[in-house]
Amino acid sequence: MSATPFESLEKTLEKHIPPEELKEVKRIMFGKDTKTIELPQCAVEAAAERGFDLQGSAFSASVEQLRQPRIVRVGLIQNQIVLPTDAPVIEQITALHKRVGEIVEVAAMCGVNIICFQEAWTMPFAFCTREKVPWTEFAESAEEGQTTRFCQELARKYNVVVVSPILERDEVHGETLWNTAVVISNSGSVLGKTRKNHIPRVGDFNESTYYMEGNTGHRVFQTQFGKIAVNICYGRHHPLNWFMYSVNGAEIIFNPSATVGELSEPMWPIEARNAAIANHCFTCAINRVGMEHFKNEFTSGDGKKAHTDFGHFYGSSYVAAPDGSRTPGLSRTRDGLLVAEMDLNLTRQISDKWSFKMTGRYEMYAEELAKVVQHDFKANIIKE
Ligand SMILES: NC(=O)NCCC(=O)O
Repeated sequence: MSATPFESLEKTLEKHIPPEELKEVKRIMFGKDTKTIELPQCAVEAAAERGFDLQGSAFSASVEQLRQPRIVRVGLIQNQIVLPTDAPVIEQITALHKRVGEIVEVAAMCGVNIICFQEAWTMPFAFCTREKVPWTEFAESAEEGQTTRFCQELARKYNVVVVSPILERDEVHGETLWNTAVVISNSGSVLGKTRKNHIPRVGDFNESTYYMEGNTGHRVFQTQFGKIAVNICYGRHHPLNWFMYSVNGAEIIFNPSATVGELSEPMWPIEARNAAIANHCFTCAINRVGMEHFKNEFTSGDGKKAHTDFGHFYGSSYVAAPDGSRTPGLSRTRDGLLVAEMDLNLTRQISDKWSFKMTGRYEMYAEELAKVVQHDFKANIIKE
């Protein structure tokens, strides 16, 4: 890393490209411009005082004759861990509750309806270590754990739907651990939970040591503000995963993540955005920020020297729309709240324009895939 941290791609483009060319560069790279939304002064001041970035963008949609606009504001929170990774477990959890709680308060000032936190937000991303202790102690009940109770209070207090991705301990099924997002309705009740379907086995992401592949399928949650789904982190590399949430009717798919620069940063701006385009829905990609250091060295069988950190979590959270436009990303280095306003009517408008679902030929793929998964499948290659 250079002495001046590389804050974001957008800031660098703005600094170096002349304004008339910048417009074209942005149009081609980011799609139709999003509007900056004016956020209340009290929110701007609170964010500055509390040391996090606050950004607001709005997507545009056409006015329809027969339907009223369905305007929703979503909030994406990215943050560093607060305490060192060897602080007592309960202190780490409480400190993160406090930090995220103060950001949620600002989101409420900005009129956010649905808020989503980063993957495993109550803990350091310790899955690189392969050590069980104390990390499994961060796992909690999705229905009754202290984090869910904390989120229920936030939901009731601010009339906001909360998407809370945690490490789940499932006592009913032999203490199985899962990587789970709990969805809490704005009424404060737990609407349900959805589990990470695909587990990384790449670099230091040794997550299969800790929890199992999710068994909740591709459920979608009908909230007062729209139909939402959660595709957790590594699931964003799987186009069929996004697709199935969308087939079940998701209008907004959240992608709470934890990923590092060296591994995935060039893929990050493409994957969630492409999913929004391909599935006629909004997608919200959230990544944590900062470096997390662990007491003991670890290796991951990839030839790298033993090390005590994961590398740099690069933040850059953003929202993408079905028309291919996207918001500017949050910073690569700082805590932040991204507020994005969208009219959910845009999903049908773009579907009517591009018709990817209508032209999808799913029966053809269903038939072919049914053959592909057979153990005696033979690839359809014609040879001379
Ligand atoms: N948390 C997680 O699944 N990370 C995997 C790495 C990546 O998908 O970029």
